[in-house]
Amino acid sequence: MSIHELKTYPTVLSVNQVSKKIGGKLLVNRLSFDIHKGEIVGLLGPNGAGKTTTIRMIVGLISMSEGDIFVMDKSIRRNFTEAIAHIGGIIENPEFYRHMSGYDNLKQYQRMAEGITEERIMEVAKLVGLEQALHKRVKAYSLGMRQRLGIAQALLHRPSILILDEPMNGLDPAGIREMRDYLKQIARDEGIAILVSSHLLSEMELMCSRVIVIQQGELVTVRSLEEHQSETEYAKLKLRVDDAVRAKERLQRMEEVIITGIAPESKEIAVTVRERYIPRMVQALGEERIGLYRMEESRESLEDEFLKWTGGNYIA
Ligand SMILES: Nc1ncnc2c1ncn2[C@@H]1O[C@H](COP(=O)(O)OP(=O)(O)OP(=O)(O)O)[C@@H](O)[C@H]1O
Repeated sequence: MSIHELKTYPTVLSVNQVSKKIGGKLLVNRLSFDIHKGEIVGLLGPNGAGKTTTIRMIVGLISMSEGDIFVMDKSIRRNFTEAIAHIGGIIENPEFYRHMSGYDNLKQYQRMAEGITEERIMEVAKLVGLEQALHKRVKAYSLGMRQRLGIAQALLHRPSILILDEPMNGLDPAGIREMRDYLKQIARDEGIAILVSSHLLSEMELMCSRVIVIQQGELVTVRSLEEHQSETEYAKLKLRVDDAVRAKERLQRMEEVIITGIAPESKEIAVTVRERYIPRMVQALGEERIGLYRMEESRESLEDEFLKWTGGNYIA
């Protein structure tokens, strides 16, 4: 989904200048962001950044000190019940009757809520890949299966947004991969938004269309990962040539090449160039009989950027 497309999607969640103060300590400070239908968004930040506090406010587990949160245009402050009805959330590890089957647990939930059909139970079980194991007792489930049963339960009432706090915690690599695939499928098939908190940037990169980075309760940046990917089409290169001055003269005549530095003594020149123009650039140097001895890439990854945003407070 491109950024342009995103703008046409309705806003499902709007966090508006939200702050949380506990005992004189500001845990979240004037945080604002929007989430649209169908996108998976990562709430990313180092330990203690305020992710859980933010999520607990969104699902209505704790109050806000300032600001407001809107879910499908309903204010959590003014229309709490209506707003919360649009949310499916798993904050702490979901509790289940372990001696009962996954199916019986979902039936138990069905009895407490209104309008959940038998078809819906089977539909959500399928969505999270538990159809085969649905009649097994929960105590025989792996952690990943229990997490997915939690997601199935959270989806039963057809929420507009699914909110998950560190859903990959404790899962092994295969479980993480499964969870990622199911979440992508849920966003697509149910057409809902998903907000996932994590301190694992690498995980978010594989799953999210955007990441919201917070640090010490404040918004650091909101990044579209597609935007990042298109940026990485540009390569930052350091070339070692036999004549850096002549190389510069030739390359600055090429529109596709931006010269970012030159060190004539060490015969080096730094350029930024669209990846697909690299062969043309090398050819141009050859035509001028400028010898190219080495070409090194210095590409900034999202991880490098994250370290820059959070002042190195990234440990995953
Ligand atoms: N009830 C509370 N009273 C006082 N301080 C709190 C309370 N809850 C959380 N904090 C503090 O607020 C800060 C943010 O905590 P929070 O749990 O939201 O961060 P987080 O980003 O979810 O971190 P983690 O990844 O470690 O869970 C931390 O410094 C934490 O110690």
